[in-house]
Amino acid sequence: MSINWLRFVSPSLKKPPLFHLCHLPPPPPSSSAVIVAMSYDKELAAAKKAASLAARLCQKVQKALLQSDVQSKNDKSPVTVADYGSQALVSFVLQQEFPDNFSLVAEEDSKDLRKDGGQEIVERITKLVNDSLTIDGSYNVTLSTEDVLKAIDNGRSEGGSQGRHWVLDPIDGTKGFLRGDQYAIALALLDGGKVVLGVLACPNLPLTSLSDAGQHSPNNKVGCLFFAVVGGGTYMQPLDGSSAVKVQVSAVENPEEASFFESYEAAHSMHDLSSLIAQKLGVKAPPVRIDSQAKYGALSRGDGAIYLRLPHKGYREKIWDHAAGCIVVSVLEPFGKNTMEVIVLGVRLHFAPSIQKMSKLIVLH
Ligand SMILES: Nc1ncnc2c1ncn2[C@@H]1O[C@H](COP(=O)(O)OS(=O)(=O)O)[C@@H](OP(=O)(O)O)[C@H]1O
Ligand SMILES: [Mg+2]
Ligand SMILES: [Mg+2]
Ligand SMILES: [Mg+2]
Repeated sequence: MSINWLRFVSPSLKKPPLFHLCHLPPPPPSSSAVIVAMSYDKELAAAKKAASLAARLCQKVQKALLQSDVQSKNDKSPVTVADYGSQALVSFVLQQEFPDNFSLVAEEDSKDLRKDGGQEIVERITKLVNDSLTIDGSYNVTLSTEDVLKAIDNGRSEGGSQGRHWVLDPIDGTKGFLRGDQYAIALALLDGGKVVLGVLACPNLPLTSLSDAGQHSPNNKVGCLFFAVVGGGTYMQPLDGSSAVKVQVSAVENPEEASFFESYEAAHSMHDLSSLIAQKLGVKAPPVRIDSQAKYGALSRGDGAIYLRLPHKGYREKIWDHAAGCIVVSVLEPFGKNTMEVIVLGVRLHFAPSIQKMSKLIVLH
């Protein structure tokens, strides 16, 4: 593996952060790559189906968002009927597909929904989920409100380094979702503590590069589904189901020509510090601020070359905020030394050993 180190010293920081600017790991031998990729075919098909269905549910809600659809969680962060509906739907689909081996670590739970006054919102979520299942037509069921609450709570697994565990963020970037901007349905599979598969549905991400002129024109279609399996490369297809293409990271080698992504929300990443880092690197372009793991998708297809994430002191990153995105940017092909890959993530991940292993991509403060 070829790793370039850059120690960036900011006079304003007591402890200088250490950054890895790294090239991607070398490819596994091609024979094992085929075997590994093939063994997750059923899981990949199920994950793509679940994430696409959830994306459709979210799009419907985003188009007609009611004030009553939005709640506030204990930590004051927002949650909507679409977050719950997406989680119930993905959980239901995965449980149907893998009844004997189902474990899900997901962001939401039904605690607030079960409180007094929650019934109406649960009914709205249940209708959204049933409508989505009816349109899909694969499962001949109508879920009750209790079934939906249980499906949401099936995401309470603790995960771990043994066996298989799905990891779900039903809407990553809920604040972006509420603004009408970017968000993602992020689903990954851990096997033996490693992320082996990831799917990112990004309903508002343009199909063509964010750097293309005129990307906001009404003719530019949106809705991308990124997916990656260990050893198999990363692909993107339109959410409407047309065929997939293999994606490649940016070929830019000179940081002066690179552009970088960061969180839209200043509360989620230190914009001042990333601006300083960009300056040190010589990056000329202004930051591209977009919500959610759509940043990883955009990075995987070369819309930009750097992702800077520098959480404020004390914030503990969650596995569902990175698992799917991480694999989407780490199994890209080709892995050749000319493939520019500069990822600077300001994250400390405390959850899964697999993610810790990805610390090749991680910045330590
Ligand atoms: N303080 C703080 N620091 C860092 N990260 C935080 C913080 N608070 C929240 N979050 C998590 O950020 C998730 C949203 O992802 P992004 O930061 O990439 O997007 S955004 O631009 O901020 O919308 C968001 O995910 P969702 O809750 O799924 O939307 C949060 O898990
Ligand atoms: Mg999230
Ligand atoms: Mg979320
Ligand atoms: Mg949230």
